[in-house]
Amino acid sequence: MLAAASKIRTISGVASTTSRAMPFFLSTFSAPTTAALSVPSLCPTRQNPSTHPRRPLAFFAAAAPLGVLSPSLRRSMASLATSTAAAAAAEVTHLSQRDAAEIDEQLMGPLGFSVDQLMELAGLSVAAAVAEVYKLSEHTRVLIICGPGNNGGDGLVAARHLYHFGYKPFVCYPKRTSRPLYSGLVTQLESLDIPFVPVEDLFHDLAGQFDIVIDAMFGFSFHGTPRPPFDDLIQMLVSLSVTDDSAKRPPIVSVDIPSGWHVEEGDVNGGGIKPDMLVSLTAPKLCAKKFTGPHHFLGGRFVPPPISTKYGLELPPYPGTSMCVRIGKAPSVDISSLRENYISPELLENQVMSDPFDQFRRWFDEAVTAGLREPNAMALTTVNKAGKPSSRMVLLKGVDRHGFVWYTNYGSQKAHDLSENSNAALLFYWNEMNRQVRVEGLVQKVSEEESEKYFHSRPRGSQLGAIVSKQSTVISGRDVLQHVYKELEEKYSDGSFIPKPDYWGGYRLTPNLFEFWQGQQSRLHDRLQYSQREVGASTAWQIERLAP
Ligand SMILES: NC(=O)C1=CN([C@@H]2O[C@H](COP(=O)(O)OP(=O)(O)OC[C@H]3O[C@@H](n4cnc5c(N)ncnc54)[C@H](O)[C@@H]3O)[C@@H](O)[C@H]2O)[C@@H](O)CC1
Ligand SMILES: [K+]
Repeated sequence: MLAAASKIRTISGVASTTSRAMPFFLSTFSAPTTAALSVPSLCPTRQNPSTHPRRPLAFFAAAAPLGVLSPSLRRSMASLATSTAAAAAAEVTHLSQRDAAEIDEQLMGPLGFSVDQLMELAGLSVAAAVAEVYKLSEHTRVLIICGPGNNGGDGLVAARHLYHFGYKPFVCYPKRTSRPLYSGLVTQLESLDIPFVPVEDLFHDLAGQFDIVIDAMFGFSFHGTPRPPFDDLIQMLVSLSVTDDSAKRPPIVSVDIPSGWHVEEGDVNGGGIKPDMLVSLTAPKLCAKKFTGPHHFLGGRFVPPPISTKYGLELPPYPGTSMCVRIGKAPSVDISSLRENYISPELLENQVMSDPFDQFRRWFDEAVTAGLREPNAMALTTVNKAGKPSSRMVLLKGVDRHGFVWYTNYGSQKAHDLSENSNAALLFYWNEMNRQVRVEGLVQKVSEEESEKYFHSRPRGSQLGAIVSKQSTVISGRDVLQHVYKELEEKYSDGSFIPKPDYWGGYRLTPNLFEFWQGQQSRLHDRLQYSQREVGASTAWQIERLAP
């Protein structure tokens, strides 16, 4: 048993502040606001796991002022990170009970951690993992059953974070200790008006009262058989998992160890809790090998190299700024069942700007402020003279009342299509905000002068890249590009002027149609279309609502 009481307590902040630079210039409009947001991300990014994450997705903090929830960001980004992690985590180290306790002692001894620091990070990981799997829109009421030791402390911390994420936590904490760490955690929960539920109240309609049950009763210091009242509480969770239809009962999430399981052998007699989700902390314990539920996560992103080296820890890397990472395969998904129930502010005719460029700019600014990754990414669809369409993503590099500008290789397929048919369509999809903008119009090349100016504003590496790539032509391998790139790098190593190749430049789409789409509940989406109409000698924009 670990002497938690003797350890020093200092709560460490875990928020990180990040600012994003404006991704492109807008020629007429002023530069959009730079988002400077701080929240430890729940949402894994597409970045390679690194201790220096490049692009945090600080969506929660940013979305609130816009009144837009992010039901899909966590899921979509999570699934990407999930597959990366699943591949990376083929072999994960599992700790014995003794090693787990020893690591705990080293962290809080020579490695300088305090118990409340580790508990804060552990509890945050649990809350982050729960939020990643169980969406707030479907799971609101969370019961956290806390035991007498640090596992229970993790539960108290998780309750607080879940409250701040928007969940409604209830805590059952039957064996309180008077130690300041724990009484402080209780006071924090009381200040949030989080109800403490007596054990007796739980034996009546547990499934009807809660949407998630978190088992934070015992962790790696558990021995023997559970004593009251935890014996009954564990039995209650056992009955919950075996007797009820899984679709109708709250999922059970175990913190570090399914309570009552042998820390190394697992559910020895087969009559223990069968959690739907396990959040292993620091590293999975041996019993986690016996976990068969659909969601296994790792949390506790604080393991320093001396521990990893000493114990030869093989652990999946944490994606981006995430506090948790999935271990093993994600459960398979029925694609036809994937659907979001969008919750958005209404998009009404009398609220939108009369000019679609202004409306675009308003939404674009909001996408930037919300910290979306590459809000200037747009799908460009071109059509050749035979009527064959093709689409690809490009980056918007400027927009004003003359149109939407992007740059490319004039030998590419899109350029070929555009030379035959100047009609094209752009599509912006800001998934996290349930928004889409369609823009259609005619395309022409920007002036050489404009292309020159933009070309020389790019980093030198991108300038060389534009010269190297004869876009859309078949090449024998990647080395072809690397070889030419290297040659050019040497040629221009003195920092001299890199001339823009003739075959590289910009296009401008001048819109004749815009459509602003805002996803709404029950598929009753808002669609406002702006089309051009003749008014005397000039044209004006007419706004019409389209059926979703
Ligand atoms: N690196 C780490 O080691 C970290 C550990 N953390 C958490 O700390 C846990 C370990 O905490 P502790 O060592 O405090 O131990 P536990 O929380 O596993 O349990 C210890 C408590 O349970 C009681 N207990 C043990 N067996 C019992 C039984 N049969 N019936 C009734 N009561 C019993 C003990 O008297 C003690 O009060 C981990 O599993 C994890 O959840 C995290 O807070 C932070 C990081
Ligand atoms: K537990």
